[in-house]
Amino acid sequence: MSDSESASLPFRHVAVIGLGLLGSSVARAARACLPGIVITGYDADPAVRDRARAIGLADTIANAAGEAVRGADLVVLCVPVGAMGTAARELAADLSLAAIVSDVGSSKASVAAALGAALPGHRIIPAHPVAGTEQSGPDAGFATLFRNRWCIVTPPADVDAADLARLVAFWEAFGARVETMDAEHHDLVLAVTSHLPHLIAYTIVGTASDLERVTQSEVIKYSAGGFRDFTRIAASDPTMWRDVFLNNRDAVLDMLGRFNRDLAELEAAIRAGDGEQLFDHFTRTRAIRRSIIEMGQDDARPDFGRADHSRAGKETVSG
Ligand SMILES: NC(=O)c1ccc[n+]([C@@H]2O[C@H](COP(=O)([O-])OP(=O)(O)OC[C@H]3O[C@@H](n4cnc5c(N)ncnc54)[C@H](O)[C@@H]3O)[C@@H](O)[C@H]2O)c1
Ligand SMILES: O=C(O)C(=O)C[C@]1(C(=O)O)C=C[C@@H](O)C=C1
Repeated sequence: MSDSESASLPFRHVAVIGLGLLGSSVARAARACLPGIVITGYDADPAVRDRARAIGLADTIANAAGEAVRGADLVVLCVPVGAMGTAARELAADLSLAAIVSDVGSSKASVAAALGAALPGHRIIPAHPVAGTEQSGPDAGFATLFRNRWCIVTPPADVDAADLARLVAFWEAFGARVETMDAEHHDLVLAVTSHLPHLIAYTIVGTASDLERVTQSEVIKYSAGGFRDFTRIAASDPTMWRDVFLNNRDAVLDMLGRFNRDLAELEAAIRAGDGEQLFDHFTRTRAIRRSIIEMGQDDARPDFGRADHSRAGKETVSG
């Protein structure tokens, strides 16, 4: 690494803890977009560590969390939100006070509390890249996952401005657009944009497969269009989503209450034959979909940008 290359890196050594979909994507993006950065990794599952070594995910895959974070100036926890506290406690003794500790968890208030309790006195800046797929594990990640996606950073009120700028630069190097907000607001917004949709998908796919008058083979055979989209979401990792619902309980219950009221209104409109109400509602939701597309928030899919993985982020770095 030349002196000028290393001077432009926001961090010199990133330790990735948890090497599933998100952790392996962070490691791959760091390699593609921040050439010269040292990448170490650790996963609690020995089979994942073996696989990470086999596919060369990082410069070193350690056998203990402490070993992975020694010398790191950025630690990114990529474990399920319910495991953040345990993962942080495991590495606490080996973590430099100068290192920034961040994460990618899908909920933020409980993660901030867990990390704060496990790592008192450390520089903790939670974050959430709003990018993913229904896949999990080290083979599922890809370097372009974060490109053109939002990364929401939820810094504590007393965050050091230079620390925050370095973390923002890290995510921007991957092609992400970064927004900051407080953790509680993040949790409310994501409850409606991500957590509730997953709950609905888990419900509808379960309901369809439980129907007594429709056989399992009919559900599979005729799963066209809408239902097929729900099955993709409902295939998401059970551990991850159990933890999201337990850790963002209040915001999810708030949004679920509103959803149930809106669903009851649509049910009443169908019962009453009120076509005008149904038409107006569907016209409004169609406009929302169109504005999402116009904002460039296209679907994240495993094959999204896959064709040019090797170039991932290089355009971003220079552009
Ligand atoms: N999957 C998505 O679409 C998505 C998107 C954005 C954020 N997230 C968040 O990213 C995090 C990781 O999700 P994922 O999809 O990569 O899950 P994943 O199941 O693919 O990977 C999680 C990994 O964490 C490891 N792990 C669990 N406890 C650990 C511990 N104490 N120490 C070290 N490793 C441990 C597991 O062995 C597993 O390999 C979660 O917090 C999730 O909420 C997920
Ligand atoms: O596209 C998908 O499969 C996702 O569910 C990704 C998704 C989302 O809801 O948008 C899931 C959880 C996250 O924390 C961030 C992204």
